[in-house]
Amino acid sequence: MVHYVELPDGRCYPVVIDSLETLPVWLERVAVPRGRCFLVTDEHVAHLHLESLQAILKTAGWTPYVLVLPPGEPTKALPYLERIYDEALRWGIDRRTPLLAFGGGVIGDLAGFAAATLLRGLPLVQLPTTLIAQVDSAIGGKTGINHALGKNLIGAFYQPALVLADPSLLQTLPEREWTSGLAEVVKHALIGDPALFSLLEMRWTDVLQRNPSLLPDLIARAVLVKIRIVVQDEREAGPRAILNFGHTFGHAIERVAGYGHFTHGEAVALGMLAALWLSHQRHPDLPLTRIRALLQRLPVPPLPETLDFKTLRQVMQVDKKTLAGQLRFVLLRRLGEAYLADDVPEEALQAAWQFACASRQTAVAY
Ligand SMILES: NC(=O)c1ccc[n+]([C@@H]2O[C@H](COP(=O)([O-])OP(=O)(O)OC[C@H]3O[C@@H](n4cnc5c(N)ncnc54)[C@H](O)[C@@H]3O)[C@@H](O)[C@H]2O)c1
Ligand SMILES: O=C(O)C(=O)C[C@@H](O)[C@H](O)[C@H](O)COP(=O)(O)O
Ligand SMILES: [Zn+2]
Repeated sequence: MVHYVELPDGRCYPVVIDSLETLPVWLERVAVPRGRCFLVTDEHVAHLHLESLQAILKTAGWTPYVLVLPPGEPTKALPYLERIYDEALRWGIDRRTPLLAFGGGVIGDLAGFAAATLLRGLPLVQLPTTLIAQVDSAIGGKTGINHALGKNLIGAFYQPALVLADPSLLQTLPEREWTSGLAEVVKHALIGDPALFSLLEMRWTDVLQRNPSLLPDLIARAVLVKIRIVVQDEREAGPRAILNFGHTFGHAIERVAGYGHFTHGEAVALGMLAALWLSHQRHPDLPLTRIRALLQRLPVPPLPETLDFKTLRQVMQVDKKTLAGQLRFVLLRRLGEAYLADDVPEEALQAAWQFACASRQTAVAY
């Protein structure tokens, strides 16, 4: 299955949902010159899947240089970006050397930013291995690293030449990473695909069990929401911001709890509960109970004591959507339709947070 990201200025790249075995064919098609390539991955992915990828590449006449980084959110940081720069430059990349990002959103965002900046731009190939990366982070060109003050504060928009998502790789994901990825799938359903929302409700058991017959379609539907939004507004001048549903709270939660305490998806799941409450205040017809019920199926670990509303509110202020000091929130008008609001009353925020915390405590175990 292939979908194309067609940007208005004519740039275009495929998002392929297929086996990693097809990689060499796709590299030829997108005219990435065969020869040497620079491959960045993390220890977990390397342990499970690097041998197969290297074999595929070598058989097709590629010579990969492999850099394996530690796993997890703390790797999305300046020291590891420097590490990529050092190794790539010492090894002797040139402007035609493709950089292959083989991993989850951490590797994709970090290596993507390295590709954007090394020699002012290397061909970037995203080989996403987590659900989050396959449906969200590998597509659309947001690359970057975290800063002590907040998530993704340093980065660039840089589109890949190719995204190849192999659903079979997701079978080795730990349970927690799987449900974390489902948070962004639910987000895509809420902001842009009510039929996907119904599918998630109806086939939740299959979804949790990663039923291989369901995965390609599930991934494709979520991918299509992302592509549809990104092509309208590559650099988030406006409509793209709706992909940030749940992220104003979510990013602050990740930062305050300490990067890595919550997964990105867990923090976004909590953030979506808060944003749901804010949305329902304005749009009482929104099916709050129904949406909350699906969000409650996403497990979130206990909240640490440091996560008090006052600190969270301070950190939210550095959100990239903030304009002239004014926080902006993505709200739902109805199931499948979201918009950016800049007039959410300050006093509503604490109540929204309380709603999120209370919803988590009454979450349904599965
Ligand atoms: N650029 C974007 O548009 C965008 C969108 C969404 C999220 N993000 C970013 O993505 C990051 C979260 O991504 P993530 O959840 O993929 O995190 P991650 O990259 O840390 O991966 C999660 C864990 O799964 C492991 N893993 C990866 N693939 C595996 C596999 N196939 N089998 C077993 N284990 C595997 C990793 O080693 C890691 O331990 C955050 O930094 C978030 O900000 C970016
Ligand atoms: O692609 C986008 O645009 C998104 O907002 C997708 C988000 O899921 C993702 O977490 C993104 O990294 C957030 O970007 P940021 O600009 O808010 O840091
Ligand atoms: Zn996200």
